[in-house]
Amino acid sequence: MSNATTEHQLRQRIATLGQRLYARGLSPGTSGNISVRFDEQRWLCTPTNSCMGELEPEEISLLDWEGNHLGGEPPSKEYFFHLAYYRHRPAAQAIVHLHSSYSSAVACLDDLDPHNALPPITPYFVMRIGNLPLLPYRRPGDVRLGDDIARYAPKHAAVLLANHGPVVTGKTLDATVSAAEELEETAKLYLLLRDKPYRELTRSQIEELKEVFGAEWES
Ligand SMILES: O=C(CO)COP(=O)(O)O
Ligand SMILES: [Zn+2]
Repeated sequence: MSNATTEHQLRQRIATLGQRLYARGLSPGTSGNISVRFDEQRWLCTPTNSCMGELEPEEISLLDWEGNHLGGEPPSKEYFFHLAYYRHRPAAQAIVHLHSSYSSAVACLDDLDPHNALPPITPYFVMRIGNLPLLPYRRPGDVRLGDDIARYAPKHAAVLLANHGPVVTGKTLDATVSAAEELEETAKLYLLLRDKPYRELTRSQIEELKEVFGAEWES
């Protein structure tokens, strides 16, 4: 995140984007969490048990890169998997975890390809998310989720937690929220199409997205 962005501006932006996700019904109740890199020493993460629609900027937790809590309210119980993603994916500037309905419904299907929980049906899914691995079920707050994420982080901008929900990273906080929304729409389309003879993007259509937009997809 640019040094031109102050800590206060970042806190406000997290709260604004939290409101947007909550208003769209993508983080019901107190589910989900958002984090963003601040500087070489610190990062921000939404507090545990907070409602994304009612975040107070100054209550958002400040942590160091060892996971120590420096300020604000106590962080999300999933702070350690955010930390694992940042450690193993230097390009990730922000992380959004949601319990959004359609992505979470897909995460409960029992016939998924664990390497690609969703097929390449739309260009924006391929461009913003890429191959989406399904990680094994763990209870929320289980520290083994950090090890699971560490394994996939270098090659995957997003992962789907089985019977739980998506974790999405991106190059900016705004881009990460947009990508999470895009993932939710693709999951919705997939569930609408699943019992119909739908078309996936072809290999050459995916190659074109890789060339023109730098999409990362392994067929
Ligand atoms: O989504 C959640 C757990 O997976 C919400 O947990 P927190 O309220 O601790 O962030
Ligand atoms: Zn969760």
